[in-house]
Amino acid sequence: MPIELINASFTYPDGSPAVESVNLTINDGERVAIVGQNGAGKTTTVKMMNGLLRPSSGSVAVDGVLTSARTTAVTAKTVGYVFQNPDDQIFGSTVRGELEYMPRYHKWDEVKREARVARAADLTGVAEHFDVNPNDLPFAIKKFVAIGAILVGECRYVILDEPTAGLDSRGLALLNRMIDQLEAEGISVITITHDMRFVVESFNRVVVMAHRTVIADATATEVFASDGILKEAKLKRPEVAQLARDLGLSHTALRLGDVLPLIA
Ligand SMILES: Nc1ncnc2c1ncn2[C@@H]1O[C@H](COP(=O)(O)OP(=O)(O)OP(=O)(O)O)[C@@H](O)[C@H]1O
Repeated sequence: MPIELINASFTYPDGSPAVESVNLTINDGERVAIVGQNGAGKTTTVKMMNGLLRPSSGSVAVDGVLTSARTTAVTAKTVGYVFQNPDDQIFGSTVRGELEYMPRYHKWDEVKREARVARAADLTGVAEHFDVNPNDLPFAIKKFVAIGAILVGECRYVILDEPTAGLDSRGLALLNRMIDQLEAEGISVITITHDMRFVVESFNRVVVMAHRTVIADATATEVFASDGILKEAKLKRPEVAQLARDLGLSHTALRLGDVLPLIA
């Protein structure tokens, strides 16, 4: 069952409209990147998906149930949201404590708790830091702790807000391995990102937001082939894709792997 936004709009209490008439369906097991300039409405849109915000008008449904009819805690069991800044999310005094927070809150038995914590730690590579205070860890590892704390739960959709910010190539490889693993388990991954290289390397479906709404929902190839979409959303092609165009090699190549055969 999908997440379905129908004409979903959101206005903050101070009267600022943040999202206007978004229509979007995310299906089970999909990988979706949401891109667009600062202030385009991406974070507000995903917060509506997991019930942190409820639409001011229109509707948001998860598995056919309106988020407005559920508490945030219930919607968040199905749709997990990892904050952009781990410091906004993490409050445990050890990594283990952070990962065990949700199982203890839901009073899971020890066997289930241990199994879910071990799985989340394995996916995010944080087991070796179990006894460390998250605040003493480098930012990149803290990000994985924040992801792990959400993956402990049994959500079927995971939203990652700017996951590549602050990651080195090792962190990026770990992130991609984790996303592949989640996909293999049938869990949807929805990512907000400004990192166009990450988009083309790791996502096929791309939702483009500009001026508070969705202006395109297409494959990465279609989005990055369209000067109109890129201009309206003020987005840049990944360097490799732009170079392939400039050299007259291809209008659709996005990754190094697409371009190399053309010059071999
Ligand atoms: N708490 C808030 N109160 C009032 N206005 C807000 C609040 N949060 C966001 N906004 C406004 O809503 C609009 C959309 O913001 P949102 O954070 O959803 O965009 P975004 O695309 O996620 O941007 P970014 O890439 O910077 O995270 C912006 O104009 C922003 O200033």
